[in-house]
Amino acid sequence: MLQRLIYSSFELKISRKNSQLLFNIPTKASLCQQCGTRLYSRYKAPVIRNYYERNFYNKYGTFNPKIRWYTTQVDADKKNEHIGNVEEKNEIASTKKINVKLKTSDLKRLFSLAEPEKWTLAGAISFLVVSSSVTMAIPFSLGKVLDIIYSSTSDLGAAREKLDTLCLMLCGVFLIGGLCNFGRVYLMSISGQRMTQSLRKQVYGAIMRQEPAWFGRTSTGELVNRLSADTQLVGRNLSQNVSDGLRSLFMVGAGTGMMIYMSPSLALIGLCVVPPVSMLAVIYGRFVRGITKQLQDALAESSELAEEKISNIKTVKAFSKEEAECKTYAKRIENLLTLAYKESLAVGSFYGLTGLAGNTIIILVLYYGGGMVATEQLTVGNLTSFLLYAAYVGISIGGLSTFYTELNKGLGAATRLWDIIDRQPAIPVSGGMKPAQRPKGELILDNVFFTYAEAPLLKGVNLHLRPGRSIALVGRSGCGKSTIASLIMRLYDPNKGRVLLDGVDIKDLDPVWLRSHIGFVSQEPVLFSGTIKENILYGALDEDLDKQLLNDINDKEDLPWMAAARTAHLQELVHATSDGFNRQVGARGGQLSGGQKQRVAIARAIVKNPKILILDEATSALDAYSEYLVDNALKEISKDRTVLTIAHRLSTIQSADEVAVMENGVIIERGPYQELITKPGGFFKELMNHQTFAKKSHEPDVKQPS
Ligand SMILES: Nc1ncnc2c1ncn2[C@@H]1O[C@H](COP(=O)(O)OP(=O)(O)OP(=O)(O)O)[C@@H](O)[C@H]1O
Repeated sequence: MLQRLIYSSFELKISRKNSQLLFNIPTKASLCQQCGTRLYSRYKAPVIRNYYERNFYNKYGTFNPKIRWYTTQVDADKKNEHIGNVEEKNEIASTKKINVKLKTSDLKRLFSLAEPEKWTLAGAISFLVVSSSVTMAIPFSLGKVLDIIYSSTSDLGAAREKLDTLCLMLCGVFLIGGLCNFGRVYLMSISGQRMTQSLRKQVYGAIMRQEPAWFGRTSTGELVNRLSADTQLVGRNLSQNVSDGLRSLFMVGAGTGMMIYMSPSLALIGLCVVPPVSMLAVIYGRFVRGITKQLQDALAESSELAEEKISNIKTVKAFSKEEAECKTYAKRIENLLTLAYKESLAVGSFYGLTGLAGNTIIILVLYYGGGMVATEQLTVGNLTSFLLYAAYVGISIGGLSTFYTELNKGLGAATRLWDIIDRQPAIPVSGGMKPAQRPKGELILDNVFFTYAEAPLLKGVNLHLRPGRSIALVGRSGCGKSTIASLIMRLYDPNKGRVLLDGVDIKDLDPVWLRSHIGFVSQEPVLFSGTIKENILYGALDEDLDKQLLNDINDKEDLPWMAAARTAHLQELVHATSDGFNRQVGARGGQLSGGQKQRVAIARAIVKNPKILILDEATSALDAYSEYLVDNALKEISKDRTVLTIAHRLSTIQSADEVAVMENGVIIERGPYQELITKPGGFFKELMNHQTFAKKSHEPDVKQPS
């Protein structure tokens, strides 16, 4: 039903402005403020509710352009406005649909994860058979002991002897059972850990392969949750749960067999409880599977919130939002609690009912069995053994239902992981042409169109970057300058048009090869925790990395990474502490200043000696000395390379060979600075008059045409 709802629903595109209005729409049915269509947030459908809550949350956080509202009644005329990107919608439908039926193909795939561990698991299962057999021998032996005691009142000595032999044998058997139990648990546990580990590697690899646009649609918190909690759940399921399940299965089988062997008629009474309990277990298992998926979703959303706020704690504190954040978090986990209540109710009811069924059986067996002992159809020892077997079978049926429930949980988690593992990235990680020569560095953007979410951003950009020349890209904030940089690096593909490197469409080139010839310094460079040296070497090509690390031992001075550090004017930073290049930069480079981070990022960008440089200039003002150092570094690295600078500083704009001006998704003017600034009625001239460009104290004011 839920699936039908998703597919029959339509996606409403909401502009940034409209979304603000819609955030405040509270519950079940509301009118779209754009066209008056009735919208259903469908509180009963968890998929829809997730989106509703995510939207609501976004009111406080960053804007997510992929907001979806679902509606079941759409005015035919306005239908087109409501149908979004079909591919995206299908992706959401497949990842979020809740399928509560156990599919054989899913089960097969789940168990195929255990394939590499088959020998360890086989060992564990052998131990399991021995230890379970020993356990199942207990009721029988107890019955025998009782019968010896009851039947040998005349010959106490012989009875004593029999008892001694039996107990001695049992001691040996129990010792073996104990050892086997240890072996079973140990082997299952280590293979579970190994399966979790290998699953984590697979999922992490799949996450790394995805294109940046996918990360815009998937929250980091959710991914971290998949990587940590879901993988563990699946690993545990395939080891511990399977082991416990097999043990229960074995005990149900052996116990039932023994019950029938001791008294078939009494066994019939005892086993009448199995069919209803099994049915109950199936229904309960399905319910738990559905609720587990919802719980995992809710957990992922709360992790997303926590992750974002904890990692930006300075901003939270700067606005004194600690209390507010606690409240938002508490609200977010409320949903978690509601689901947990539902689960607890189901668990309580299930175990209450199965317990009651078990107790009823014991009473029935006692009642009928007692009668049979009185009429000497059954010995006291046999009745005792029978009762114990019945109890074991009861407990093991409980164990089987726990196994089924856990299996459902594991399968729920596994399907989420498969969604990630199976996803083919829209932009491949590698593959394609790898020209033998270094590129000349000629870049052409040929009639490029690009859209992030709904409104088109680039509407036919034409730009020519000549080899060895620099171009400064200017335009209003948010006009799409950084997006052009992303398209050149093939982080996104244009919706229409081509990006050519030396005349070849970059879609035909191997992305690894392409990026190995592009150096990029972003507006707010991100460093990773580790040393300065490690951060610089992060930019080195894999094949050079080994050489550089190897050389490091022999010849310290001649290394490309040290040359890159010198060019980026890092000496002052390196000599400031005794750690030198081994100075730690802290998480995200938090222990360095803005200018220092930028210079490390510059060194990282040039260590591979790229032919093309893309410099997304920082808008934040650096102090005069840092700016001087960064400027010098940039001038030095720009020599003999094709340089695209997303320019915010007057000095950069003036020193570039050419200036390209963007407006309304196209390049509207281009030419040398002097030509553009003196062009009567020119957009660039207008822009320079109205926009405040950061300029150094010693720089002249923008020249006004006479
Ligand atoms: N990943 C994304 N998903 C959706 N929209 C995005 C994404 N990145 C950027 N945008 C939007 O695209 C537009 C262009 O962004 P871009 O960063 O290219 O602008 P810019 O010209 O470089 O801006 P600035 O000069 O302020 O850095 C902005 O409106 C921005 O909100």
